[in-house]
Amino acid sequence: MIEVAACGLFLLIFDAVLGSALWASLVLLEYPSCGGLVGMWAFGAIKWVFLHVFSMLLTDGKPQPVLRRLVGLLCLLPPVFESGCFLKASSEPYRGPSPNLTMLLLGPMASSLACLIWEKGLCGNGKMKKDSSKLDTRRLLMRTLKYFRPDTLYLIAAFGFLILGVICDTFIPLYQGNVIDMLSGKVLEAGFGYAVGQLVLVSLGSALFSGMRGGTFMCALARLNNRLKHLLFHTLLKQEVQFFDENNAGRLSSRLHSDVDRMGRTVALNANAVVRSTVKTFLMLGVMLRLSWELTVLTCIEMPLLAVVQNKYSALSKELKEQIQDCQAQNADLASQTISGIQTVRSFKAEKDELRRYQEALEQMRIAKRRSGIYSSVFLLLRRLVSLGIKILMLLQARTLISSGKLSIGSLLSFFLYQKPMSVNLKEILYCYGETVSTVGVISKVFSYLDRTPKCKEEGGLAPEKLQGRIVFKNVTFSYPDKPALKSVSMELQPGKMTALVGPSGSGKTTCVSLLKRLYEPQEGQILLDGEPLHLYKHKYFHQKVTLVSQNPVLFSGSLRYNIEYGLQDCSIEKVKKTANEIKANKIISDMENKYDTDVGEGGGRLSGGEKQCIAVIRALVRDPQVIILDEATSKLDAQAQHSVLKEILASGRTVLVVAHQLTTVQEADHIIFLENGVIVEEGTHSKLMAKEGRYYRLKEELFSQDS
Ligand SMILES: Nc1ncnc2c1ncn2[C@@H]1O[C@H](COP(=O)(O)OP(=O)(O)OP(=O)(O)O)[C@@H](O)[C@H]1O
Repeated sequence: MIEVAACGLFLLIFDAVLGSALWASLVLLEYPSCGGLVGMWAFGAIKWVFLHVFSMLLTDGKPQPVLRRLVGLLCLLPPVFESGCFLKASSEPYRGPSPNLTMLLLGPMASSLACLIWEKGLCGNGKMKKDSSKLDTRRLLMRTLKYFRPDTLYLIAAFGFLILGVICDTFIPLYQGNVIDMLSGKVLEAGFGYAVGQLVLVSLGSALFSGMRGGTFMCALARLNNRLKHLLFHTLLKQEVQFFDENNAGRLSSRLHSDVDRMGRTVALNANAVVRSTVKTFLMLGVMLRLSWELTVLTCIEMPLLAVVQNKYSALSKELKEQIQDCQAQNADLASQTISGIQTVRSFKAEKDELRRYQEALEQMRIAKRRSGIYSSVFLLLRRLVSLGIKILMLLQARTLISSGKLSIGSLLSFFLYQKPMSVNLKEILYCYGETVSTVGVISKVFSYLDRTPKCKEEGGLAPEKLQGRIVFKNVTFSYPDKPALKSVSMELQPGKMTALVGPSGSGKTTCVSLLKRLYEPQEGQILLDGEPLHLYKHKYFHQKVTLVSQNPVLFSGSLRYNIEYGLQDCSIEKVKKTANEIKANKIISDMENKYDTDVGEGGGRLSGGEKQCIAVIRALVRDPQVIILDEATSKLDAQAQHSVLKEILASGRTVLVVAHQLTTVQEADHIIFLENGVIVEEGTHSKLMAKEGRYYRLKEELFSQDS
């Protein structure tokens, strides 16, 4: 920063030297002028070459953009100023620039001021610039626009209507001025009816095309939102389970709904508004310049002033908007967690605590919104003050023009009719710019999810007709992001045998099951199914052949049948009934009011724990699995039902893995593996384990039963 300032200072000094040299030579050679306007522009061009080379020397060939801008302004401002003087002095002969100290200082001062406003006002502060470059705003916006490709026809139609509407809009004030001028003259002038007809025609055109533009844009936007949400949801569904551990459901749902909506809305509506306002601005500027260039210049002065104010506001509001968005996601998450866990909340009488937590989250959002409200009102005040100041100057200038006969009342009225929408257009462009910049954060977050490559291995192609179901864990080591869970675990699950994984809470049993179901990938070691690594099997085939029934199975709201057939395309009701018969669950289902069409409620809330477990076992068995994992899956069934389930499961030579806390609950198991702190500490048959160090295990079991 200091280096840039120093280089800028040297450039200003060099510019002053060049300017002084020019004036000194003119004085010495007794020339009254430097060759008029042409001379000024030529001197500007020569000065640019010198200053540019000088700036290259100062910065080792890489002058910063701000220095380039300064050089440009130093060379451009004096000839532009002289050109303005030439145009203004059209009635008197133009004498050309004359040497004086004011002129020598004015150029460098105005250039430095313009650079300063540009750097501090229009480009925002250093932090914002850094952010913007990091997020690469333009790249993100262009990428968002690319998603509109399938809606090209809609967009062409929308922009077509937009331009037609804008053209009609632009001519309304002009025709209004014409009509008023005619009214103030001869009322029954022959062209009066024609002028009124023109006014009516452009007004109708404006209304019709604006309506069609809005409708077509909304259609394109709805289609984009649909596509983006579908794509994002698809990408999210492909992510590994660890991703969902790290990103809570509330935040993901907020990205999927509000962020995608906001992203499409901002880009589409802002593109619409910017194009509309830009075309309108240029058309209006042309008409306004024709009416009065003095008043037009005053109108244009408002723009950079408003830009500076708007820019500061955008930088501040961007930060706040992100904060409010995070608060919203957090609030939604908190409320949905409390509502879905209302039974737990009630049983612990934690309503007050939950209310307090929610109140605290709401309070955070209120503070952020209050700050946003204060910024917005200060911004509005400044904007109004700037507009008011300019308006007063314009009225003074208009009085002079009318009294000198350069402007008619009708033209002044037309001008004012243009001036208001003109500044609205400029404000709209600035607002869209600010809004787009503040949405860049949201867009980049959505894209970061869209671009995320799941950390899962690619799907294999194995789907053998015959599967034995032999599972081998080979030195498997696994850690969660913040915690090691399994250390070099090796075990074998035999087909037709029931293996039990026993151990205290947190010993790593569920982790083994999750790895076997490929919800996570081991960091070291391998898990083999019939000698092949799990990831080599086809995804769908693998999950049909290796099924899991957990202690608290997840059911979706819908009928029993829907839950049992979940994810299967060709499952007949006969097969479902047969499976239910085999595990003796037909009585449970036939007792229900609508049998297989009974609605289980949200999360299976209308069923008892045992009923849910029964449905989950049927759901697993209709898939004809070869490996079945029961993670305390029958803990809520009565002894007889448990026996029927185990008998059926073992009958067809399947590999069965049972997870339990206590040795006493896995007496039927052929092989027991005892896990502790993620390490296998003992294995063998039930009787062997009970006999071996019996006292040790009995003591442990007493401890576990107290835990559970
Ligand atoms: N998603 C997770 N993120 C981080 N750590 C986890 C996660 N799931 C489990 N852990 C940790 O990993 C270790 C093993 O957990 P695991 O659920 O496998 O134990 P477990 O034997 O099944 O316990 P329980 O019998 O209580 O179900 C524990 O210390 C647990 O805190």
